[in-house]
Amino acid sequence: MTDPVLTVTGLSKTFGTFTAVDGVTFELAAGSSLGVVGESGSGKTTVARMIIGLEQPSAGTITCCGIDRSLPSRATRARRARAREAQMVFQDPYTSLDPHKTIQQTLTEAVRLYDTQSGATHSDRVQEIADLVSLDTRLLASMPGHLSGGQRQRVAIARALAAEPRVLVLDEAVAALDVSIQAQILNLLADIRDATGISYVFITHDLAVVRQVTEHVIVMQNGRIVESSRTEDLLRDPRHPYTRTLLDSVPLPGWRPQRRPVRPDDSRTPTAPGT
Ligand SMILES: Nc1ncnc2c1ncn2[C@@H]1O[C@H](COP(=O)(O)OP(=O)(O)OP(=O)(O)O)[C@@H](O)[C@H]1O
Repeated sequence: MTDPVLTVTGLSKTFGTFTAVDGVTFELAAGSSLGVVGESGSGKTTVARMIIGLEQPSAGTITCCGIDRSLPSRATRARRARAREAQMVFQDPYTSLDPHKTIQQTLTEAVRLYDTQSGATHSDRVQEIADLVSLDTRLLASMPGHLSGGQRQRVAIARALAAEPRVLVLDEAVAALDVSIQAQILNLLADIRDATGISYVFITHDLAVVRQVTEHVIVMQNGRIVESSRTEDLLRDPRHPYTRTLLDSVPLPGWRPQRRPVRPDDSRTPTAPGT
C-alpha cells in the first residue's frame, strides 16, 4: 500500500452514555476507494463527520495528509487547510444547495473560499470544476430548483472539489438518485479519481455501489468494525454473519419486485410533482 492519505486509529464517539462509534481503525491509501457499509444507526455517518471535523472524537486519532486532525482548531487558516484535506458530499442534493443562489454563485463562493490557483480567475476555476463534473455550462445561470437530482449532485461534487481535497467522503451520495443516474454519477466519480488521484470514503447501504466503486470495504455494526476486507473477497466470501445477512438481502440479478395489488384509488391519474 502507498502511504495512507488518511489513518483512523481507535476512533470512538459517545453521545452522553451512548457509544455511537467504538474503536474504529482503518487506513485509506492515496487514490484508493474505501466502502463503509452497515445498517442504519451503525455509526457510519458519525465516522464521516469526525473525518471532516464536523464532530469531535471522544477518543482515538485521525491523521489526514500526515497531520493529526483529532484536535479541534478554531483558527480559520487551520480550518481551510483541513477543508483541503477532506470534503464531504451528502445524500440529499435537494437540501445541500442554497435554493436562492445560482449554480454559478454557489461554485464561485466555494472557489473564492479555497482559492489556491495562481493566476486563474474565479470564473476560469468555476468553469474548470464544472467541466470536471461534466456539468453543462448553460446550467450555471440556473437556480438549484431547476436542476434534476443528478445535475444537483454534480454541482455538490463540483463544490466539494473546489477545495481540491485529497479525500472525498460520500455519504449515501447516490442513494436518492434513479439507478441510471446513479450509474452516471458513479462513472463520473471513477473518472475524477483517475484524473486527480483523489481518494474516496464511500458510505453506503448498497453493496452494488460498493462492488462498482471500491477496492476495500469495512462493515460496521453497533459502532464497531465487524469485517474489513478487499471488496472482491467480501462479496465472494463474507466472513461475519452480519455481512452474510447484508449480502443475502441484496436482490440477485433478474429479481423483479412483486406487483402490488391494485387498490381502487390507484386508477387516479397521477399528479405531476410540483403541480
Ligand atoms: N448528535 C447525536 N446525538 C445523539 N445521538 C446521535 C447523534 N448523532 C448520531 N447519534 C446516534 O448514533 C448512532 C449512529 O448514528 P449514525 O448516523 O452515525 O449511523 P449511520 O450508520 O450513519 O445510520 P444511517 O445510515 O441511518 O445514517 C445512532 O444511534 C444515532 O441515533
